[in-house]
Amino acid sequence: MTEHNNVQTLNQFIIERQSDHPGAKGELSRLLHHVGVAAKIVNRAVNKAGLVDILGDHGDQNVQGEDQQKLDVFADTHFIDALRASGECAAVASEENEDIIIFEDEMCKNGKYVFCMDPLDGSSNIDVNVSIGTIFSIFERVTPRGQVANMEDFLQEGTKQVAAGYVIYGSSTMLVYTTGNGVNGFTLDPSIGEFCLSHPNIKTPKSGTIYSINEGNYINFPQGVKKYIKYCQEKDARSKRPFTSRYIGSLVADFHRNLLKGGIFIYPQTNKNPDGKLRLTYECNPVAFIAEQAGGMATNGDMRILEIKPDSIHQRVPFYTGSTKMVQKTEEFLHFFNNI
Ligand SMILES: O=P(O)(O)OC[C@H]1O[C@](O)(COP(=O)(O)O)[C@@H](O)[C@@H]1O
Ligand SMILES: [Mg+2]
Ligand SMILES: [Mg+2]
Repeated sequence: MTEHNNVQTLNQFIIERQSDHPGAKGELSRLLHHVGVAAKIVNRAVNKAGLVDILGDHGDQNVQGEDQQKLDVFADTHFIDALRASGECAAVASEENEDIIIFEDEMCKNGKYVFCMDPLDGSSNIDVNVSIGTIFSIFERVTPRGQVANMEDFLQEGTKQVAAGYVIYGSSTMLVYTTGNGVNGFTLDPSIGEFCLSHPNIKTPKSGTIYSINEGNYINFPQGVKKYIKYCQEKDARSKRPFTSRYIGSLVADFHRNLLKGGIFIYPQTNKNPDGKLRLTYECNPVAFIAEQAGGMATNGDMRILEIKPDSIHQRVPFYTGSTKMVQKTEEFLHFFNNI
């Protein structure tokens, strides 16, 4: 196995790319650096999860009515601590907290950014050693620096994101992010404890042969989605169908696979969840920013996810994302069957 000596670490890359943003003073760089620090702390716990008391229920429920896992709370706590320590973040919205967490100390009150996060994505897979992740989205605040941040700072369209990304705790641990100039992936090298550039300038294929959806909810799906699944399963050599069904049940892992190989991830509205299951501000917006920056697409079946103006930090939306031609085909089916 050859090790690459001229690897670029995340910190080197962040500083080098600072020049992409005229007038940058390093605030976003410091914030991204602290995201990397928190990801390493969570990664260390995930890697030895069975050996430390971090598996299983935490005993409380979050605002979504879901049983919080110990690792949900561990990740939430450590990301919040790292964001506060950065001094660049004025407040945080998290899946694990009903309200926004406002940092009151002077340094953070003067912070330029706010942070939305799903500290631990794929919670149903934590105890069974299947890939899980962290998802994040960063906005420049709209309230004046020096004042305490408020909800207004978080209810911005996804098009206003200054950075977004995810960490995948899988067979290797990767951090994938964008600041609006393409998508880059970094793999954690445990021997040096650094994220190193391994996937520069990720581009997703315009079309693919993988579809990812929880077919266990099939009877509750809109007609258009049911028809699209049938379309994926029909034989047609010209369009390489039947496609392959792959579903891990962790958004980060399902999206990451399809991003690299080409494919579509769908979590539609269902009779049970008329607005879908996934949350706009800390799951769909950041993933959508990555998808678009990699040449893919992300919609609610009708409009760009990034153009939806959130009305609450825990708002749910139907989610269709991945290779452009596959998302467009799904929208055709949804419109044809008037599901939109
Ligand atoms: O079990 P289901 O209904 O298919 O839902 C799986 C989806 O729910 C999620 O687990 C929700 O995220 P959290 O684990 O962060 O709550 C996604 O990662 C995943 O895509
Ligand atoms: Mg999630
Ligand atoms: Mg979560």
